[in-house]
Amino acid sequence: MTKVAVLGAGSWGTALSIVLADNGHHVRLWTHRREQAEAINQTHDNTQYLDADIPEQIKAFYSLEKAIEDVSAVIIVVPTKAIRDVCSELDKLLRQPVTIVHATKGIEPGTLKRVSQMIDEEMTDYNYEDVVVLSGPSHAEEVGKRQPTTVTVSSINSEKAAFAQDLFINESFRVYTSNDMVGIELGGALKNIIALGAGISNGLGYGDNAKAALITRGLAEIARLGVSLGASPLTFLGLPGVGDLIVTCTSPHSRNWRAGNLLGKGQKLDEVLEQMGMVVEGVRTTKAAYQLARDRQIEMPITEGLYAILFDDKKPKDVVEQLMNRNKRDEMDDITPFLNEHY
Ligand SMILES: NC(=O)C1=CN([C@@H]2O[C@H](COP(=O)(O)OP(=O)(O)OC[C@H]3O[C@@H](n4cnc5c(N)ncnc54)[C@H](OP(=O)(O)O)[C@@H]3O)[C@@H](O)[C@H]2O)C=CC1
Ligand SMILES: O=C(CO)COP(=O)(O)O
Repeated sequence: MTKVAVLGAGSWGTALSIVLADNGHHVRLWTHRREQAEAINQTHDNTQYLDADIPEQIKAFYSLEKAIEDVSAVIIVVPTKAIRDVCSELDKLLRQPVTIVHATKGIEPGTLKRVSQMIDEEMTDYNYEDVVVLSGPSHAEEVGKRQPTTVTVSSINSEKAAFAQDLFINESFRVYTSNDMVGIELGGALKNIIALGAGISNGLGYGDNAKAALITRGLAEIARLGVSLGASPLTFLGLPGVGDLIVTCTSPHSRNWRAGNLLGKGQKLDEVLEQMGMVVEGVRTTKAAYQLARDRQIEMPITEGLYAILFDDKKPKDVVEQLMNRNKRDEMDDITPFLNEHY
């Protein structure tokens, strides 16, 4: 059995800790709030974030130094905006070699870096090739109830990916491997933009036709940007691509969908984020993807529309009208060039 530290005691960190505890591992769940660590250890729940019983073998820690002492694996599950701070602290305190797995879905605005690249920059002895990403259609609410869930792990170092697969896999949590780390990270991050859009569409009163359109045309633009950044197009047909798009664009569990729904109903972004109480990664990722698309001259009309709603105060209805009235085109126009390039 492996000693594992999970950094980040939000909904996803708690759910992943439950998977690890079910597999017999000794789990230390680290939080940066002392009172939360004490409450988890006393009550064995974390109701602010997840409606689930927390098994006894999960111990919550406030001291990062104690949480990572002697562990063989560190699972990083804080929001993208906290990755640098947590990793630079981790770098100072870590005394033994570990496998680092991250399950965070975002791209950093400004630097336009993926999470594995941010970890690489903050940690002296770990470069992005050693880091493993875990991603896929996996709402914490269902994982915490041990409902069937499938995810993918990926690393440039295939031994590390196989280690992570063994660490997490069980009868209700099936873990695949992939060698396309870039695609896996981008799929997980970029789907949050489209999920915001699907929520907005619902808030505006639109139905399943609009949702299906957002998922499929969203997939096309995610794949376009992803391929331009070195991902395989096939990855976007897998769990961390279309799989995660479906789950986040169709489920009220999704924080991004819920935030979008409130925006579609006319609330302001600040009010929405205040009442969510959990991270809505799609907001910052929209900023990053918008910049990436501009820099690389990739057409991403849905992302541009989301950017206009979130940061330029454009009305959601006007954005829908604009998207529906773009120039006529062949559906495959923007898909065939990269397929031809790859096959
Ligand atoms: N929830 C889900 O179903 C899934 C989430 N993810 C991804 O996992 C990541 C985390 O999301 P999720 O668990 O939902 O987020 P939550 O908002 O539920 O929890 C975030 C946690 O991180 C903590 N945190 C924030 N900043 C820091 C910091 N500087 N140092 C230490 N801890 C910090 C928060 O603490 P505090 O309580 O003080 O705010 C909170 O405990 C995101 O990238 C998300 O996209 C991926 C798959 C599924
Ligand atoms: O990534 C997720 C499910 O796979 C969770 O999405 P939300 O952050 O929108 O809840």
